[in-house]
Formats: sequence, C-alpha cells, structure tokens
Amino acid sequence: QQAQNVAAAPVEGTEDRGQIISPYGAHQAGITTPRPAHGMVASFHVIAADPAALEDLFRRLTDRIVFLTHGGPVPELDPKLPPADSGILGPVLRPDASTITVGLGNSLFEGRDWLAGLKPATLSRMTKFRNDALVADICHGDLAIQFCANSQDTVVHALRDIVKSLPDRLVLRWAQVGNVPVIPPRPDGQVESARNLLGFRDGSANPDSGDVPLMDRIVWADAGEPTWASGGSYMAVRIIRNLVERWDRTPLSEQEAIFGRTKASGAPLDRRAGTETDVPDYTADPEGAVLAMDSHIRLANPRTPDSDRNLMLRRPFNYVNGVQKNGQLDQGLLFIAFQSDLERAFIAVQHRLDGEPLEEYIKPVGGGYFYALPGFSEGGDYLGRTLIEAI
Ligand SMILES: C=CC1=C(C)c2cc3[nH]c(cc4nc(cc5[nH]c(cc1n2)c(C)c5CCC(=O)O)C(CCC(=O)O)=C4C)c(C)c3C=C
Ligand SMILES: [Fe+2]
Repeated sequence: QQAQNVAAAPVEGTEDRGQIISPYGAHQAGITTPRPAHGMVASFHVIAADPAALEDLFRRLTDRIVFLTHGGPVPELDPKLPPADSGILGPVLRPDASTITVGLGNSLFEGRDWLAGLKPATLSRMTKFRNDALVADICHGDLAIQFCANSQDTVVHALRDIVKSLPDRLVLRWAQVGNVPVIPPRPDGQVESARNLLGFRDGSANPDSGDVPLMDRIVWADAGEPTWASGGSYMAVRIIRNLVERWDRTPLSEQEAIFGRTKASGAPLDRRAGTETDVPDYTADPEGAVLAMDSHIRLANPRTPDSDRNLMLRRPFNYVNGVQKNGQLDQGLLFIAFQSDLERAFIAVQHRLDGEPLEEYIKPVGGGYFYALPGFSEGGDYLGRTLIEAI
C-alpha cells in the first residue's frame, strides 16, 4: 500500500474532468484530498458588519462551492440580464476534481467586536521573517480561498464565479495561481513527488495524508481551539520567489547539499543510491559530514523526538508569473501547509529555517495565515455555521 502523499505528482491520463471530490464532511476538501495539477490562492476583504451579514456570506459561498464542485448545466437567464455564468467552460460545467477550501484571516476577527473571543488560538497576522521582502499588496486578507482542479480553466472559472456572485460581501485583494507538472505513469506503479522549479522533488517526506490518526494529530484542530473550530486547520500560505537564474548557475553538488537530497531521485544524501522515500539517519551523521546540519531537510525536520510536534502537511504549487521589470524571471513556490497549531508547526519550522543556505536563492514576498473552516454536511448545512452559532 503506497502512502497517500498529497504532494505526489499527478499522473498523466488520470485527470478525469468528470471526477467529483465531495465538498461534504467533517473537514473541508482540498486539505488531505489528493492535490491535482492546478491550484490558486485568492485573498479577499470581507464586507460584513454584523453576524447576519457574515452568515449570509457563508451561506451563499457554500451554495457556490456545492455547485462548482459538482458541476452541471448553468442556469439560463433572461437574455436581457447578464448571463448566470461566465461561460468560459461552456454551458455544462464539469467538476474536474475541483476543491474550494475557505480560510479566515486574523483581520476578520480583529476588526469585529462580535467575534471577540472566537479567534482560533494561534491565528495571527503573518509577520516578517529574516529573509522576507513582503509586498503589502499580496499579503494577508480577511478570507482566503484555495482553489484546486485538474485544469487551470476550472480554477479560474471558479474564482470568477465567486467574484461575480458575492460582490456585496467579498472584495478580491490578491490571487496567485500555480501548478505542478503532470508526469507519465511509471511502469512499476511507484508514486513520485512533483518537482518544484528548482528541479527537486518536493513532498518526499510529507506525512501520509491517508493516515487518519496522524492527520488528527498534526493537521486538524486540537483541544486548545474554541469548540466552533473543531474539524478545521491552520493554512499557512507563502508566495516564495525562486531566484532561478542564479540557481541554474549553481553547481549540482551545491544544490544537493543545500537541500540534503539528490536532484535526480530525491533520495536523501546519506542514501544516495536509494529512493526519495528513504529516511535519512541523522544519528549516524551527528556532525553533518554527509547531510549538512544546515541543509533544508535537516533544519526543517531534524527527526528528534522533540521535532515530531512540528510536523505539517505541505500542499504547494509552482508558479510562473512571467518576467519582472528588470528582466528576471518571476517564478517560485506557492507554499501551502496545513497544521493543527500554527506556532508549533509552520512558525517554529520557519524560524529554524531562518538563515539557511537556501535563502540565497529564495525570497518570500507574500502570503498570509488563515484558519480553514470545519467542513459542512449535505442538506442545509453551510460552511462556518459553528462560528455563527457561537456568536
Ligand atoms: C516553514 C516551512 C517550509 C518552507 C517555507 C519551505 C520552503 C521551501 N521548500 C522547498 C523545497 C523542499 N522542501 C523540502 C522538504 C521540506 N520542507 C519543509 C518545510 C518548508 N519548506 C519541510 C517540513 C520539509 C520536510 C523535511 C523532512 O521531513 O525531511 C524538500 C525535500 C523533499 C520533501 O520532503 O519535500 C524540498 C526539495 C523550497 C524550494 C522552498 C521555498 C521556495
Ligand atoms: Fe521545504
């Protein structure tokens, strides 16, 4: 039985446009469900001055999510009115394995007295880390949506649908699209992690998203959260530019030392002839002679009994934004990670990574922290109901 790695590369020929990923359940889809080839994070300012307005937003957003993830014919309206749908996918929408995952930002809670005391325990405004060059226009937000699907058209269609459907409640602030390469099936059926834009397999050591007790421990809200938040998860989003021109001129041995893994197979450097799923043995290399102490994987997860509490589930996408004014390629990683405690996981790990040699090649420019709402059930339930009922 292969581990279910949400960062596994999507396999060619499996991108079924008719596939429905159910939006219903104790948890939202798009967190532990397989990651398809395309994704986007969009961040919004929320217009809701009272609980009734927020409930209205949640209910209408839920309706759109149910339609967009199931697909079907788009309603025909009087031609004197604007059409119900953008039409970019034709008159019948296909579900395309799409998921739409909604998270709430710190500013939603901070700006509203009636939400006081209901903020998730470790939700905060993202602050600058050592290597960050944060651009205000692409940071934070009251509410963020992660869109995922087999094709970018579906992701873009879903965003346009939500922007059109909720103009009185949601104002778009920023959005970043991303994708991961689709690879041919391997003859031995082995699952491989998708490669990032630095050419390395990204996701090899990701926790097994099919391991329910593990996900309960590291991804879903724990006992420290307000009751309404049960079933939710913290979503850390980072837009991290990759300085690819510089990277492509860096010797292979240096690239591998920076990550601590071989570029071709993804095997840890102390298992050079092995595979990406091999586990590094840091106890056999206490001084970092083979796997440098400041390599990305050793800092991110030193694999000590203590560091087990810092685990997170990563679900990143690559992005390609064209060319910057200075002629440099604007490419990078739309880093997305889910965890049960933001401080214990993402923030603690990022602090350990501060100063790592990889920083010479990356520049975090945007993102934010959000609390992915608990899931909702079929038939009248809506996203965020438990929060509204707790007010
Ligand atoms: C704070 C969390 C992390 C950030 C930010 C981050 C940025 C980042 N990572 C890569 C590429 C790779 N990361 C890999 C492993 C890895 N990264 C993190 C955390 C962050 N990365 C963790 C927890 C791990 C797992 C460590 C382990 O358990 O061994 C790898 C190796 C393969 C893998 O397991 O995924 C690569 C490659 C980039 C390019 C990047 C910023 C642009
Ligand atoms: Fe990483």
